Amino acid sequence: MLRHRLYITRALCQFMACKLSTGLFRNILKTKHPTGDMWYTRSCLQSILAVTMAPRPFSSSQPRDYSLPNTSWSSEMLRLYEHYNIMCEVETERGDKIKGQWTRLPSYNRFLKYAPGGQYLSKLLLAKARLFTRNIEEQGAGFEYVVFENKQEKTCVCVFQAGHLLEGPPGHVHGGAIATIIDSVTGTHATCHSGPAMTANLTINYRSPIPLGSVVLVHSSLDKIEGRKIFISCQVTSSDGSKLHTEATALFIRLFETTY
Ligand SMILES: CCCCCCCCCCCCCCCC(=O)SCCNC(=O)CCNC(=O)[C@H](O)C(C)(C)COP(=O)(O)OP(=O)(O)OC[C@H]1O[C@@H](n2cnc3c(N)ncnc32)[C@H](O)[C@@H]1OP(=O)(O)O
Repeated sequence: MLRHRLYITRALCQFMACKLSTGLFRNILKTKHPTGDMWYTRSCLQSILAVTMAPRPFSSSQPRDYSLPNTSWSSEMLRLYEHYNIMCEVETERGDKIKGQWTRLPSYNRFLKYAPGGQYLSKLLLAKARLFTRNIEEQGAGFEYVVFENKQEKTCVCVFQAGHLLEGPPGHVHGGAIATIIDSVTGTHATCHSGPAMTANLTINYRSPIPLGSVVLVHSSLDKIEGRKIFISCQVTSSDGSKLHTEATALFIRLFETTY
């Protein structure tokens, strides 16, 4: 209840701040900017507000992190998790622990719904909504995955174990489930890099079927950014990298003007 009140207060603050940016501060800003260009000063302020007040997609204050190992994870899943997790922290010569090149991303915390146009979802929807990939209660039955990001290399890697509810062709993963994990990983990558973004285009080539229950790697690479457009390519391979299962390209459109 208190949490909901906080969300509403935050939304009201955001609304008031936007109003202030276009009203109360109008004259001050106009005189301060050398060109006196009202549109410019207004969009600057709105960009600052977007960065400071837009919902942060990842938060440590969430109730449960679905990206941590659970009893359904196979030994291969745990091995790959450890492989990347160990690179999230490195030891210096003096024995201090410092942040490594990789970061484990906790599962997405939808603490505030934000849709293009600034419309918040109703309370009813807010209470019931769950991220599609995290909506199966039984551990191991659906999408078990963890995403690691390497900011320097502009890549993400997802370790994905496909559960029995994702069956398509007998004994293999459904193409829609593969598309879902690709969209989720590339979408997470785009969001981490540039802030909230939505999929505009997703093109997939299925090269070889993924056995149900197996563990695969989903590699996401940020190819280029043009304005609000974020181009990402993706490959799904076997856990040892020897077999290519799926290839994809994705286009995401950033919802806000500025980057994080
Ligand atoms: C909601 C936030 C959550 C944040 C927290 C995230 C947490 C992280 C974990 C979640 C991970 C899951 C990730 C799932 C991600 C989805 O599944 S999103 C759901 C599926 N996608 C949709 O429903 C999107 C529907 N489409 C739309 O809403 C709008 O078309 C869009 C994509 C927002 C773009 O609309 P717009 O902002 O009006 O942009 P517009 O001016 O039309 O186009 C901008 C540029 O993009 C180009 N463009 C637009 N569409 C296309 C296209 N299809 N093909 C080629 N070019 C295009 C335009 O030509 C234009 O190019 P330039 O002229 O600038 O060169």
